[in-house]
Amino acid sequence: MRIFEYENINEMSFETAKTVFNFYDYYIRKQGYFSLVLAGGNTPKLLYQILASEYNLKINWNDVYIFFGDERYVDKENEYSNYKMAFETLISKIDIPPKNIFRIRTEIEPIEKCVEDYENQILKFFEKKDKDVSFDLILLGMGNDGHVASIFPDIEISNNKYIDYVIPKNANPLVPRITFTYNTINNSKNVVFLISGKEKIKVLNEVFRGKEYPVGNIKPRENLIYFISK
Ligand SMILES: O=C1O[C@H](COP(=O)(O)O)[C@@H](O)[C@H](O)[C@H]1O
Repeated sequence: MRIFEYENINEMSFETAKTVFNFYDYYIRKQGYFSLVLAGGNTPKLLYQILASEYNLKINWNDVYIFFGDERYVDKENEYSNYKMAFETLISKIDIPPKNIFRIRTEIEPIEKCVEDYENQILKFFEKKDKDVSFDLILLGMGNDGHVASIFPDIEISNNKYIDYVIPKNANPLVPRITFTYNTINNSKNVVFLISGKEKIKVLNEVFRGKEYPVGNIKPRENLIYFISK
């Protein structure tokens, strides 16, 4: 585990962008493509803008496959949609083929079918690559309650599946969510956390002292990196 601390979200986002680029570069040389899972919420917005500007021309987006670690079960045009945020800050600004974007199709009802659809998209992607489901890099945020992706404290999540849905008791926005399971996250090669703000740092310190929160259960196969800012 590696922890990097910064004075502000600006510095943190620039340094995280460098790390994302380094992972991209490593996997392109190694296997010719890079599977990247995006976090939702507010914290990664600046990182995505930096990737879409400073790194736009350094990255061959044809070789990048973008997934989402979780989604709020709302329309893709809804202000709370993680896809909408990623589209506005990153996807709409880069030259990436639509087939490289693996969106959680929240228009599919009921939510169980939406989960199934996303799981199938993921299975097919890795089947075509003749690989087990193991993402190269998962970006994750953390809520003030220690939730990661949409795995919340005190809410059961399946460990036999790749994707599950939850009906949170407390969340903002309080809507059903589709999420990667621990299984999927911990089978990935690398996880990079982006954590910003006093309240979250307090939670993280509690985790490091042994208190149970979802964030504490994240243990990918290769690298676990925390980028933290005040
Ligand atoms: O609801 C969510 O929250 C977390 C943290 O978001 P932030 O706004 O505090 O950065 C986020 O990682 C997750 O993707 C999102 O759905």
